[in-house]
Amino acid sequence: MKVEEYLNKIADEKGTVHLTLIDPASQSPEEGGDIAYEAACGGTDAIMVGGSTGAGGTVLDRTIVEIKKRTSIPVILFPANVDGISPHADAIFFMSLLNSRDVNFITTSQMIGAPIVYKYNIETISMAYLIVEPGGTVGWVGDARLIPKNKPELAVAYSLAGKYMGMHYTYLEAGSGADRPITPEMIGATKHALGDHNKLIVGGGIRTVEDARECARAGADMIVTGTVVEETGDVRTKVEELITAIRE
Ligand SMILES: CC(C)=CCC/C(C)=C/CC/C(C)=C/CC/C(C)=C/COP(=O)(O)OP(=O)(O)O
Ligand SMILES: O=P(O)(O)OC[C@@H](O)CO
Ligand SMILES: [Mg+2]
Repeated sequence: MKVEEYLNKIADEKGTVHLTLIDPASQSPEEGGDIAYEAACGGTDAIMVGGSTGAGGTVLDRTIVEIKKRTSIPVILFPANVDGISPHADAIFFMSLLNSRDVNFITTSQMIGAPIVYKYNIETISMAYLIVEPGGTVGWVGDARLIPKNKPELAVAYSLAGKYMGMHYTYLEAGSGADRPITPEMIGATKHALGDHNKLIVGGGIRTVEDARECARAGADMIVTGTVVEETGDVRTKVEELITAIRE
C-alpha cells in the first residue's frame, strides 16, 4: 500500500493520525533509531525525518537506516531543501511553502529535487506548507510571511489555493517549539474549507494531551510532535498518551 493511502485510511477509520518528527541534527543516528522504535511501540503511525538546519546528507541517510532497522512503519522525508532527500525513505512530503517570500521554497528546491526523487522512485505526497505565527526557526529559514495566528481566513485562503493547485495535503505549522499550537479556530475553519478528501496536518508546539486533543477535535487529520518526543525520558508512554487523546 502507498504511504498516502495508509495515512488516509488511518485518518478515515481511526479519526486522527499521529506522526513523530525526528530531526537528524538533534541526536546520533542510533539514538534517532531508538526514539523511532519507542514511538512505534507507543503506536505512532509514521516517522517524519527532517530539520531546518544541519539535517541532510550523510546524517539523514544514516538516521533513516537506523530507523528502518528498528521499525516497520513508514518513514517520510520532511525536507528543508534538496539536501533533505534520501533514497532510504518510503515517501517524501513534496511540499511548497506557499507563504514564503523566497521562490526557492516555492518552486526552485522542488525543481532541483524532482529528478532525484524520480531517480530513487520515492513516493511523493503533495503538500501545501503554511507557516503561522510565531513560526520559529522554520519561519525564519523559509522566509515566510507569517500568517497572523488570529487570522484564520488567511490560512483558509492559502489552503484553498493549495487544494485548487492539486495538493493533497495541507500543513499548518506554528514552528517547532512554538509557545502555543495553531488555534482551534484556524484548524476548524481550514478543515471545513478543505473538506473530507484533503488531509490537514497540524504541528508546532503540541506538548500536552490537552493540546493534542484540542487540535484533533478542531479538525486536524494528523498531528505532528517533535520536541516533546525529543525531550521526554519515556517516549513510549508519551506517544501512547497523545494517541489516546487524539482518538477519544
Ligand atoms: C520538496 C523539496 C525538495 C524541498 C522543499 C523545500 C521547502 C518547501 C522547505 C520549506 C521550508 C523549510 C526550511 C522547511 C523545514 C521543515 C522542517 C524539517 C522543519 C522541522 O524541523 P524541526 O526539527 O522540528 O525544527 P528545527 O529545525 O527548527 O529544530
Ligand atoms: O517540535 P514541535 O513543536 O513538536 O513541532 C513539530 C513540527 O511541526 C515542526 O515542524
Ligand atoms: Mg529540530
